[in-house]
Amino acid sequence: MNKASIELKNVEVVFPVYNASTLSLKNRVLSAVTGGKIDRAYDGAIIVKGLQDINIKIDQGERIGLVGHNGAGKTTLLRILSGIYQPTQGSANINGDCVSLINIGLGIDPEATGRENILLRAVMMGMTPAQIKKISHEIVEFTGLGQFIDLPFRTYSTGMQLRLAFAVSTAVKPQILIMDEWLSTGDEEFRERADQRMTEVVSSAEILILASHSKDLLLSNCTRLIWLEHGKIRMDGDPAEVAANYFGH
Ligand SMILES: Nc1ncnc2c1ncn2[C@@H]1O[C@H](COP(=O)(O)OP(=O)(O)OP(=O)(O)O)[C@@H](O)[C@H]1O
Repeated sequence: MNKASIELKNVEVVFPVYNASTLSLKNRVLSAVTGGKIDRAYDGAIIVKGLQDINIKIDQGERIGLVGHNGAGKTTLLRILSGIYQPTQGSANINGDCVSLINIGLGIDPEATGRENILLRAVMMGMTPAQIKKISHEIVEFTGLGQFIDLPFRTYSTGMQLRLAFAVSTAVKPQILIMDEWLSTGDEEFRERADQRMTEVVSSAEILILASHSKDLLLSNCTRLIWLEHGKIRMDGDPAEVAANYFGH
């Protein structure tokens, strides 16, 4: 298996915004703390630059924390890294299998049973039938849902739904792991097991990308911090140094 690595070169992501053509852009000074850069395209349409001039090289073993105010571009960057978005300019080279724990409930079919949802998700994650067979029993056990596993997902309580989504999403140990916030779900009994499982998945990943607003979480998990501001990299380097500048203490 090849080593995991990521290289983004001059990445830009632009969102066209429809029905906003009356917006006055006379004053282009960015006074707001939040958001990407609002601009006009060549044809006069309004666009939001979610990311601009992003150059990042990430090697095996790195644990990257992403910080930035609301709208700074963290989610957009995580989506580029997970292959959900393609850059509108520049290139994104992502080597290694990648699992994103953003929106773990996405893709779950409420009409299907818990067991069927496990299969659906496993297929979506690109697993082979042999791999699915191997891990599905373990996932069922981990959820602790008992006979509910064969009832439709829509009949589950919120906590039960989270148990299922969490168990499925963390069942594989990817080379590249992408997360926003630390997943911690369920009641006390489940949370303990969930935390242990998260620690295992995180420590076995060759590359971790974690977007968070929690200084403690970032400092205890990351070897490098990237600070995004208005869609650009403001600072990239030592966690303590970047955190001191971003959090201001
Ligand atoms: N689908 C979209 N259409 C238009 N603009 C978008 C879209 N998605 C993101 N943006 C814009 O891109 C910029 C970056 O958004 P993004 O969601 O990446 O920020 P973020 O750092 O994750 O913010 P938060 O901390 O609030 O989640 C924002 O200005 C946002 O308005």
